[in-house]
Amino acid sequence: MEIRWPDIFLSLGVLIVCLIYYGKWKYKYWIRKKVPHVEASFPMGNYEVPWAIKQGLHQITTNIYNEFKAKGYKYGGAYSFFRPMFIPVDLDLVKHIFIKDFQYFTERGMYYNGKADPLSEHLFNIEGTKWKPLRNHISPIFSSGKLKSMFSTVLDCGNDLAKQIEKLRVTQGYMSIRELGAHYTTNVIGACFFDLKVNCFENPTNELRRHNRTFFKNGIGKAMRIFSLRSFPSLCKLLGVLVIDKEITDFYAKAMKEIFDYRESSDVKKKDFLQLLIDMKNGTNNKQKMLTLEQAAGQCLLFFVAGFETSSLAMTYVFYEIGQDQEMQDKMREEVRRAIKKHDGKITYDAIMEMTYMTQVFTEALRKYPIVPTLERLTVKDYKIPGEDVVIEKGTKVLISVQGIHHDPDYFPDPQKFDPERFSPENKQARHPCTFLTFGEGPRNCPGIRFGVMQTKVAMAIMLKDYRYTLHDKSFKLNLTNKSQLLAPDGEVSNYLNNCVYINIVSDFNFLCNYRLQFCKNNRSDLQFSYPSQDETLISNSVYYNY
Ligand code: HEM
Repeated sequence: MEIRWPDIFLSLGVLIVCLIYYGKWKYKYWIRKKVPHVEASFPMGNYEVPWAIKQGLHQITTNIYNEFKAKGYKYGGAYSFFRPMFIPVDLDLVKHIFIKDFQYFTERGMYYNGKADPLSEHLFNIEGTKWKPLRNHISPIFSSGKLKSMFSTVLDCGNDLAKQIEKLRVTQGYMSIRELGAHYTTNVIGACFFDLKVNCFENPTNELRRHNRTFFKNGIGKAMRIFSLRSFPSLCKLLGVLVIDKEITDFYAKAMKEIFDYRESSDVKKKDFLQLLIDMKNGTNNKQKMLTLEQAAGQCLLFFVAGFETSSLAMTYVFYEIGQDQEMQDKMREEVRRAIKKHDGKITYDAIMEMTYMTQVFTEALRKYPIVPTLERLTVKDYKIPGEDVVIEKGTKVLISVQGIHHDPDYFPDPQKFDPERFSPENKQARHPCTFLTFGEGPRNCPGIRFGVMQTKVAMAIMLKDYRYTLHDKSFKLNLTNKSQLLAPDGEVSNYLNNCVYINIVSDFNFLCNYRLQFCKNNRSDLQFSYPSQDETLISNSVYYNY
């Protein structure tokens, strides 16, 4: 057949003109709805092409929030490609969306593909009707009783952390706090939820750790995929586009099958997460049969990735800040030592709960560095904004700028300042409840909050009671990446050693040790320790370690 180039060019030209007109019509959506908005440009709307990201979804959403706020708008609209995005600014409206009118916003509108990519069908991604029963079954795993029963396991992992710190102190004198934190939290999640001894300290490149790292790895390919999944979810579903790398899916599916088989074939019966998943898979122990093997493996993957990276980033930000403020660090250390002393020299669950100043520091770190900087909801039925004539249509994506709210001087004056007093009981009480959104809000918030806080506080108590940390390079400035789904230190996530806060370790038996915190060269921030005599370390360990 003869190729008629003029016809092809003509058809293409018509297609492009139609697309431009379609885009222009689409970009009038918020005008038609009489909603204030930011001007969009063809074809990306207000966001960026995935291969040339300068600011990323989070920073752009924060900029839009700031623009609306400055103009006194309570909300406004934007576009990602041709898709309208609704951005609330007013905190009462945010509260309606998260809590009071949750029934209109039960989903995040995340892409998943149960057929091609069964592990993507997990609690975080699934839609409201599937989500509710699963969440109801999973939530009790985080009850106070369960947390207390997991505490000794967390402490065992803390014991391994203490040994690793001492080893690093003696051998190199510094460490990457993010790497150390990720090893520790992977060990904790493995032990508490999957009855696994992961041993990341002894074997830092084990398969689980390697795949978990890859999960958060950035790159153009991944950016393009996320862009496609967000912009054309139906087409992606049709084409069987994968959310999770096949290698990771295969690893988790195989590993989890082995773990399930082992537990099912043994006589061991524990009341833990693993057993809960087995019961939901088999319909045993009065549980409805509601998960396939792959879906159960998907929940395992979610627990690992939701639990380890968030908490290790939290540790990174805390130590970056207290590495620069020795007074604050001393105050935390004193509190830790006081609580341990009160509890017969032991780190107990109650001792950890009593470390309230530490909680303030931790919370302020998560205020200044919100690990999930944008929260998402999907409008599942038409929603009339209270007191206004505007209706947010079913299918509209809602983006809540956590970063914008956390850095809004109306709620947090001098937002760049790190000030744990912002979270004193009185100051907390005086603020709107939706000003702190690091763990999300409402029925679809993070169920792992208390566990995440507990594992991080145990690590911090263990790290602070005997050691002091200072920045290696005082001029180091922590750069954050806009390209990751999480707010993370800039650099290649797969190579933690090149982009993380490094900390130097100083044994600190009697508060009088010299310390120096140095950041490593090449954009590394390290906490560094100074070296006490061997005797001091031994005495220190024998006084405070109770394992
Ligand atoms: C510092 C630690 C953590 C932070 C900052 C964090 C943050 C978040 C955020 C922002 C969300 C979304 C909430 C929303 O949309 O309203 C979320 C959801 C979730 N998180 Fe966490 N998280 C942390 C630790 C954990 C841990 C330790 C686990 C489990 C072991 C966990 C499991 C989950 C799950 C399962 C969801 C999905 C909930 C649902 O859709 O029903 N998280 N987390």
